[in-house]
Amino acid sequence: MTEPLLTADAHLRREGVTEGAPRPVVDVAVGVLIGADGRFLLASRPEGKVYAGYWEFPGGKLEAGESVETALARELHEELGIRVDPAQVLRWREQLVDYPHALVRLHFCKLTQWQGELQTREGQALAWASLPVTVSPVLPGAVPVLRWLEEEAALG
Ligand SMILES: Nc1nc2c([nH]c(=O)n2[C@H]2C[C@H](O)[C@@H](COP(=O)(O)OP(=O)(O)OP(=O)(O)O)O2)c(=O)[nH]1
Repeated sequence: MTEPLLTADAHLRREGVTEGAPRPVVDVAVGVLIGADGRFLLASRPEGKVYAGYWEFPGGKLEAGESVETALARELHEELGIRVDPAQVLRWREQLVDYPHALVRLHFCKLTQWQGELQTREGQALAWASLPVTVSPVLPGAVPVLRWLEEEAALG
């Protein structure tokens, strides 16, 4: 099944990109960490990254040869200092997002178990959030997750 395509910031001109040229897809593993009280973890993107200061779910790009699960465990350790067993990573949804800087395929995973205390190893801010979220701005590619969480909450 082809995942839906979300076009972010379509009004921005893509510098140096020829319209119609095929773009490589960058795979990204993203963790929706859900605490015992049902809140979920959001992190602000650190300085120096595209969309710095925007709120997102923690995660990052897959490295060569990695699965989504192992990439997510590595990223969560690098960013937050927690240990995650790849076997506890539950694949949830996929979303393609067409940004001016890259075409990314987001592999959203749910996680309810991890070891260790959260640390902010990359200078990012963290927030345990519930719906509706009060932090802003939210990264365009993270917005659909809020809708999916809302839909799930409505189903009970
Ligand atoms: N982590 C994360 N990335 C997201 C989300 N939504 C979304 O569109 N993205 C996009 C933004 C980036 O284009 C890409 C993630 O790339 P990144 O630059 O944060 O990844 P990374 O940590 O591996 O970065 P680096 O090592 O290259 O600095 O995915 C989200 O909720 N969480």
